[in-house]
Amino acid sequence: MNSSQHPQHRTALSVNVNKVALVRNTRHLGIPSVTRAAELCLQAGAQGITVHPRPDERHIRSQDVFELAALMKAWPDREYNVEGNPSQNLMEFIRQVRPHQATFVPDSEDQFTSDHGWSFPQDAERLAPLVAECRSLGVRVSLFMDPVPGQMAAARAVGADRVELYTEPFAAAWGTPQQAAELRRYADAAQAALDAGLGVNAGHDLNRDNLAAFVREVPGVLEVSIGHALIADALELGYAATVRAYLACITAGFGVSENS
Ligand SMILES: CC(=O)[C@@H](O)[C@H](O)COP(=O)(O)O
Ligand SMILES: NCC(=O)COP(=O)(O)O
Repeated sequence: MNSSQHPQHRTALSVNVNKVALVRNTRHLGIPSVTRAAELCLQAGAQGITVHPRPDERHIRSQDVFELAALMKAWPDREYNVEGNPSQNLMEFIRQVRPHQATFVPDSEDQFTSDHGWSFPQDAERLAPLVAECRSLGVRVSLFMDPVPGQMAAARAVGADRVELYTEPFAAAWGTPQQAAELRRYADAAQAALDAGLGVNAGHDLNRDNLAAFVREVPGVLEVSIGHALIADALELGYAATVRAYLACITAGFGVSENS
């Protein structure tokens, strides 16, 4: 099964604006503006905005999380996704902001960037009550996961609505002899998630080169969250042209399959 066999389903693009905040934080001038960046991306057609407010506030700060929440109220058909470790600062944001989606990520306090997903059964007992609290607040929960089919039923068992497949290994294999095998690995993991009753998101190092193939070959991808490459592209192309280029990649992925 691949995306081209499900023309009614299309992957949403959630723009991660962490890196806009990273540049902003190098001065005390408030530029570039994180909310303005988000607004321009939404105007260009992005279906959502993602932030990952790390405890050290190296990029997204508390105030950004709240200002973006206020902005998103003016875009009721778009989604706000807040990522983080629920054992650190994430739950307080979720309680106060109630975004559409909370993505639980098992990062340490000082982690350079996300580099692995949750592990079951080890993490189950800790996560289950936090997942339940989010859901009681009306917040969908997605768990950041490595592409391991055997882990998906356990993710469902702790009450998650979705998983976000950690795509850095796929991105690293792009253009190498491992590319096809990596795509199959993610397709198998996504299928296992779907079979377990989970929705499938994906993110980390997705870009304009690898995105179309990913959404074409990996079944049922509901959302991709993309930050680093997209914001880098926006420095050259501008937010609007960049968002349109990524949406075109998704559209291309939902075009005629190379196999059909
Ligand atoms: C969960 C995930 O993959 C993203 O949060 C990504 O790690 C972005 O975080 P940084 O922008 O801090 O690298
Ligand atoms: N959840 C992944 C994300 O939000 C963005 O990751 P990246 O594109 O900055 O690697």
